[in-house]
Amino acid sequence: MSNESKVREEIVRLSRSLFERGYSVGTAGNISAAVDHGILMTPTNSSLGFLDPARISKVSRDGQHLSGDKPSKEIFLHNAFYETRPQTGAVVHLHSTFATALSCLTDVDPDDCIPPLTPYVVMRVGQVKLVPYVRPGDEKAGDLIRKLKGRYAAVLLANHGPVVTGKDIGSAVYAAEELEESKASGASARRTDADAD
Ligand SMILES: O=C(CO)COP(=O)(O)O
Ligand SMILES: [Zn+2]
Repeated sequence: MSNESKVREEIVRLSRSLFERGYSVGTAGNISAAVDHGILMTPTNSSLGFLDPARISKVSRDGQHLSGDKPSKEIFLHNAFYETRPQTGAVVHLHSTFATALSCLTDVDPDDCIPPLTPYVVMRVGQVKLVPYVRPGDEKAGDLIRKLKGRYAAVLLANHGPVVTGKDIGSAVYAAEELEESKASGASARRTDADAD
């Protein structure tokens, strides 16, 4: 099996796993991974639970559609990470519940919007920047990521959801899970404090 075929299978397997555990619902979210001569990307309007490896989109680093179904409308967002962080091998965008709820709050520190509640969120995700709202699929999302000059491996899109990168698809997916779970721990910790009052 070629490396590209393996990465296609890996995208399908990990996307289905995220979907089955509720990290993604409906057709929300998208995933990409770098391969030789391009980037594999989940097709637009596809459910992460039911991807077909043969129909995954392939795009060039400058955003040309090379093969497969039409790529995610968040191609500008994904490609801006590959452009500004050469170490990026994969990008995961979700509308996962807790991180998305956090992205809707107005009282978070925009330069460091995920509190370091658990060691793994610090080790696997790092500091997370809040990126101002643009419509899903807006080309301006790419400009906003380029402005960060590669300083952040993960961002929260305001009123939308998390985007997490990694050196490969596994690392990016696992980091996205850590980010979501740290928010879940934070919510229950706060509930406990309130109960004690
Ligand atoms: O999450 C999404 C938009 O932000 C889903 O869009 P796509 O279906 O085009 O990937
Ligand atoms: Zn989205």
